[in-house]
Amino acid sequence: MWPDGNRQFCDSIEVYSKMLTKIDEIVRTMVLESLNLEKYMDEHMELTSYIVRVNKYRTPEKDESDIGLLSHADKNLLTILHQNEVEGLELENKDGEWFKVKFSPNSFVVMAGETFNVWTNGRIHAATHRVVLSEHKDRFTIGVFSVPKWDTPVKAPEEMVDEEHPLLFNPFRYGEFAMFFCKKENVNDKFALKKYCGVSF
Ligand SMILES: O=C(O)CCC(=O)C(=O)O
Ligand SMILES: [Fe+2]
Repeated sequence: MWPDGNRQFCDSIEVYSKMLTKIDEIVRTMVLESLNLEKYMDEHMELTSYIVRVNKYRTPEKDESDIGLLSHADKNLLTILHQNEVEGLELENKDGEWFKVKFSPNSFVVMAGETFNVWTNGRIHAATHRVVLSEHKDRFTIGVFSVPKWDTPVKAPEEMVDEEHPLLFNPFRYGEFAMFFCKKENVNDKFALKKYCGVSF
């Protein structure tokens, strides 16, 4: 940091490249290794592209709602988030209660999206989350999102399906799903991929 007043900044290029490296490492160690699916790492990398997004949540005006982002689950594979010191992210637990996520400094938060739920045949949960601005300060986050390539079919590996775990989702293409999800009647759906390609029993 330069000694020039109270300015604080982070070198975003460095953060981006760390996050991009991390996201694949996280897939390998936290998901594939824990499910004995290491042999799918190359296939996973083939399937994946990335989006980097910087979000600014400005301080709400008096009388303005403190909701920065409505409750949703991400649709993609995996999301990692890094924030400035201003908290705001909340997660919903199984009982429908919301709790604040505490980011420790220099840490990332990792969340699975609906596509990871489909790919693991329901084993990895896609967390519902939202942003509530309670600190009366501007909040900044950087998100790196791993997203399936538009035309590559997403299909649970055969190891994820057996008598005890019947196939929950039909294979789908993310590009076609994105067109479905953009429609007014689907955009607020809590679990849009279930509606789109869920197997009905
Ligand atoms: O900025 C955050 O803390 C959350 C962002 C988010 O959930 C999203 O971009 O999908
Ligand atoms: Fe999100």
